[in-house]
Amino acid sequence: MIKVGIVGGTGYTGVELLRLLAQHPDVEVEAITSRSEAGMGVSEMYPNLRGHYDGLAFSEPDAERLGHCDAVFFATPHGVAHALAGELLERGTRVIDLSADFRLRDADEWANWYGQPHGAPQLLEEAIYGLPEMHRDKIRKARLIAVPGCYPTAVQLGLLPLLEAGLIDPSQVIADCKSGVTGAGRGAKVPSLLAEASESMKAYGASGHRHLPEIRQGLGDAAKGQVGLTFVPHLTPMIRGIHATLYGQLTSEPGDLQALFEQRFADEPFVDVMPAGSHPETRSVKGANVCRLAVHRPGNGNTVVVLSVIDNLVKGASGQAIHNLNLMFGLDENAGLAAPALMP
Ligand SMILES: NC(=O)C1=CN([C@@H]2O[C@H](COP(=O)(O)OP(=O)(O)OC[C@H]3O[C@@H](n4cnc5c(N)ncnc54)[C@H](OP(=O)(O)O)[C@@H]3O)[C@@H](O)[C@H]2O)C=CC1
Ligand SMILES: CC(=O)N[C@@H](CCC(=O)OP(=O)(O)O)C(=O)O
Repeated sequence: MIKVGIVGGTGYTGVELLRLLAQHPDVEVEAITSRSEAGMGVSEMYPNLRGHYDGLAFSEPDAERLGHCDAVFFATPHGVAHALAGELLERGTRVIDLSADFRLRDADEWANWYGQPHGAPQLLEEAIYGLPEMHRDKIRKARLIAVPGCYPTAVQLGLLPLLEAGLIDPSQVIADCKSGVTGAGRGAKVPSLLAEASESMKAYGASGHRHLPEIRQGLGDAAKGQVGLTFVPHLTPMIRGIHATLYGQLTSEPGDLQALFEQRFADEPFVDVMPAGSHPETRSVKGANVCRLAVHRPGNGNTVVVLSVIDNLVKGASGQAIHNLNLMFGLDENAGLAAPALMP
């Protein structure tokens, strides 16, 4: 059994790791941290886990204890993994970070967007961006994984086939994205209150969101050049889910776009290209580690529209983190991740 630790076990991505790992045949959760709930039993806080983790309790983050694990997930706010990852790697523990701490290759750019100095620039060179559909081989050999953000996962998967094939103008890409409120984490915040978030919808970060440089970096790798991206996120009254509507301008006659998408993801266990003409729904991925895509070319014109949906807590965070773990330890890629979505 592979022994794992989770730092930040009381948050939404932490509990989602626990839910998914409960069905993982090769993994055992050895340690789980929370500073505010140290001492409390996991299933006392999360009754859905009763019977799965009896005897496991939250404890203070402790590098010594975490260092006995084969891998540690960080499901913590930005900056926490900076402080602990180096020590864990020295102890031989692999690190899978769900926060943005190691996602941007440039420490100065990270500092500009996250409003604090980068706490571990010396680790950036070895950090691998954990989008398996782009970096599977590097992930297999990695010691330190930066799990992509939720919006960046939905946007990159939808645009990769077009940019890799050079079919759209890289200077004019638009990503219009909607997220459920769990994207903002479990901490109490006024915009997440029922009376604020329900029966209403709003854009935010329109003039610059911290996922912009991350998405631009990934799309730039796919396009092998700079990408001009307009990214506007919205908060929508749902609990889980991201819906990305992506627009690109065709530069030449593209051939069969449906076939392009189907071929690009033919061997990908967690990307589902839907039949031509489809409109994927966020509820069709709820609780599942899958991205569903549909490609459209309205009126056979110059604009291609891609629809991309994920569950922000699964393919957008904890499921993708476990997919990375499976690759790093040579396990079946599907282990712990095979369950279909919850409908309705
Ligand atoms: N929610 C989502 O949809 C997604 C989230 N992410 C990223 O994953 C990370 C976790 O997100 P989420 O689960 O939503 O966050 P939450 O706010 O819900 O939970 C954060 C967790 O981190 C712990 N924590 C907070 N500060 C520290 C600290 N200084 N040291 C150790 N532990 C700390 C908290 O417990 P305690 O304070 O008790 O120690 C809590 O368990 C974030 O970086 C987020 O941006 C990524 C993709 C999607
Ligand atoms: C709805 C909402 O607030 N979403 C968050 C993004 C989700 C998230 O946690 O971001 P990471 O994937 O980078 O960790 C936001 O816009 O900041």
